[in-house]
Amino acid sequence: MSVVKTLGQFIIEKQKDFPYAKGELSRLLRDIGIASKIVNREVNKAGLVDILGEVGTQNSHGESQKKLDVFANEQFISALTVGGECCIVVSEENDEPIYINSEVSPNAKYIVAIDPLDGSSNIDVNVSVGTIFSIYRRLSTDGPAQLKDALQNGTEQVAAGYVVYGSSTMLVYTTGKGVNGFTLDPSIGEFCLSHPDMSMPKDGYIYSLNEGNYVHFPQGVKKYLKYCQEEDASTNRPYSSRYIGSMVADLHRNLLKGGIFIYPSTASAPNGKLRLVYEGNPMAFIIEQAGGRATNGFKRILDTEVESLHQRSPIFLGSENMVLKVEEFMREYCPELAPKEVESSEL
Ligand SMILES: O=P(O)(O)OC[C@H]1O[C@](O)(COP(=O)(O)O)[C@@H](O)[C@@H]1O
Ligand SMILES: [Mg+2]
Ligand SMILES: [Mg+2]
Repeated sequence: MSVVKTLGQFIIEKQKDFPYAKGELSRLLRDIGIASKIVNREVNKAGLVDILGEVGTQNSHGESQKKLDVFANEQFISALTVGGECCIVVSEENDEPIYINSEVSPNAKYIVAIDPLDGSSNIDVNVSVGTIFSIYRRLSTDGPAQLKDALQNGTEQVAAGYVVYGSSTMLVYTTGKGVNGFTLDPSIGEFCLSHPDMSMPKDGYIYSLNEGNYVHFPQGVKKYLKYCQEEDASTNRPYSSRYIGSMVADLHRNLLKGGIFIYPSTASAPNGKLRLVYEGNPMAFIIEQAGGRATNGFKRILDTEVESLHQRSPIFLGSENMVLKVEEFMREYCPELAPKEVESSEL
C-alpha cells in the first residue's frame, strides 16, 4: 500500500528543521496551497466559464491583463489576508505593495511576492501556466511593515515555490533545505508528495529560449545557440529545442530532465523581460536548491541588488554545466554587458 503524505503533513513534519518555528510559515504555505487549488479549479474548466480573454486593463508593465491574471491575483491576496501570516503582498498585477491591515494580522511577519498567473499568453490556448511565489521575513517587527521589507535581495528568501497548472497540477517549493514536489489529487483535494528531494542533472540536452528574438540577442547568446545546434555526438549535440512560453512550465521540465532556460537582455530591453522579485529570485532559489545554477549571464541572480519591486533581470537558469558554458560565451563575446559590479578580472 503506497503511503500518501499531504503537503500539510509534510510542512508540519519539516517544522522540526527550524527550531524557532511557531508554525507561521507552515500556515502561510497552507494559504498559498488553498489559493492554488481555487485557481486550479478555474484553469481546469477555463473554456466553460467566463475566465478566458482580457479584462481591458493593463498592469504596470503595459501588459493587457487577462481575466485569469486578475482572478488568480484576487485569490492569492484574499487567502494571504485571511490567513493572517502575511503583512505585505507584492504582485506582478499591482503597481504598489499591498499592506495587509495590521489589525487583521497584528503579528504577521512575512512578505509574499507573487506572480499570480505566469505564462499569460498561454491561458486562452490551453497550454500549461503557473504561479510563482517568494517569501521573506520582515527586517524588524517594530511598527508597521515598510517598503524596505519588500525590497530584500533574493539571498534573504526564507521560502520560494511555484505551481504548474498542466496535465496534472503540481506545487514545488523550497525553504532552503532542498526542493520537494507535490501533485494535486483532485479526488481528495490535497497536494500529495510525489517528487521528494528533486535534483537537477548537472548536464542537460534541452535549451529553452524564444528564438524568434534571435536578431536582438546578445552575441554571447547567439554563439551559445550555435554551439547547442552544432553536430557533436561526444557531447550529445545538437541539443533539443523546447519552449512553452510559460517560464514555470519550461523550468519545471528542465528541472526534471536537465536543460537551460534563457531570457536574455536585448537591445530594446537591456534588463530582459522577466521580473527579478517574483520570477527571477524565486526560480533561482529553487534551481540552486536543486543543484542547478542561476545567473544573469555573469553573476548570481540571488545577489542582484533589489532596487524596485518590478525591476527586470536577464535570466540564465538551468543545469550547472550548461549555464557555466553560456557564461563563457557571454564573457568572451559581450563582456560590455556585464553588470558594473562584476570585476573586470572576472571577465
Ligand atoms: O512571449 P515571450 O516573449 O517569449 O515571453 C514568454 C515569457 O513571458 C512570461 O509569460 C512572462 O510572465 P507573465 O505571463 O507572468 O507576464 C513568462 O512566463 C514566459 O517565460
Ligand atoms: Mg510571469
Ligand atoms: Mg504573470
